[in-house]
Amino acid sequence: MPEQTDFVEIRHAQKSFGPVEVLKDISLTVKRGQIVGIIGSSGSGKSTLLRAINDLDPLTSGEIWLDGVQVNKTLPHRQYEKHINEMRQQVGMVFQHFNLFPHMTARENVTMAPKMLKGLSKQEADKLAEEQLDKVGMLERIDYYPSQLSGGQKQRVAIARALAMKPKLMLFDEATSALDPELVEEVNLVMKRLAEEHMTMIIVTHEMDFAASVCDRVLFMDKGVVVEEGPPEIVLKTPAKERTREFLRKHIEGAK
Ligand SMILES: Nc1ncnc2c1ncn2[C@@H]1O[C@H](COP(=O)(O)OP(=O)(O)OP(=O)(O)O)[C@@H](O)[C@H]1O
Repeated sequence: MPEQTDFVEIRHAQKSFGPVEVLKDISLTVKRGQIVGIIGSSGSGKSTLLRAINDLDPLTSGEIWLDGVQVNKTLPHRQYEKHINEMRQQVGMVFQHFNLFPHMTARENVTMAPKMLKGLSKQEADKLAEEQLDKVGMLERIDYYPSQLSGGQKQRVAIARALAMKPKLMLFDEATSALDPELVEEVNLVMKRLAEEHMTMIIVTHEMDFAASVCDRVLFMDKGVVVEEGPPEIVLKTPAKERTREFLRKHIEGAK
């Protein structure tokens, strides 16, 4: 097992969109190699929290740290751009709707960032694309365009694209929600394999069984608050409504 150090730290994250507070004082640490699942009702703030980690949705207040460096630093514009590009290169993100470039083949989707941002030669980038697409079982379709791929295949290419930057952390935002049920498993298998390789991952998902099978810890979110956090076998066994009720009861008692 890799050394267990605090690797991602979210300190008192608070986020408002106008008058609406969508994240309310969330703190969380993820150790290197840990897999944390985030589960919660629609609109509870899961995506916003995930996007805050690489400052795509900047927090209103609070701090995000990755491997000992503060991500959401206040810096003069140019310095911030340089800093955030460096930070984002260390974080792979996979979205619900794949976000592949439609006019590029799988190979080109995977090689674009390593060529542009890391200066890899065509030969080096091609080798990398072959490795990463092989890892997700997509080598045979390396020269296919996204329109020629199924949803599950597109998502596997999207994962290969994120992995090609050799990230320290992978964020998955409902990576299987847009897929037909029969295509979910092939993407889950890729994520399970990454888990076996001890990739640090934060996974927003609606799939309780999947979370239970891969996550070391699960957070249950409701209305911008982490209602419960712990091992999946504990967090996932209580029905959502009961958890929310229990949380509110504790808060009301605490306020008395
Ligand atoms: N850019 C934005 N501007 C205004 N409000 C926003 C914005 N992004 C998100 N919100 C609001 O913030 C709240 C939390 O949204 P978020 O997408 O984080 O929830 P979620 O838990 O990921 O939901 P879902 O499971 O439906 O994806 C919602 O009420 C949403 O409408």
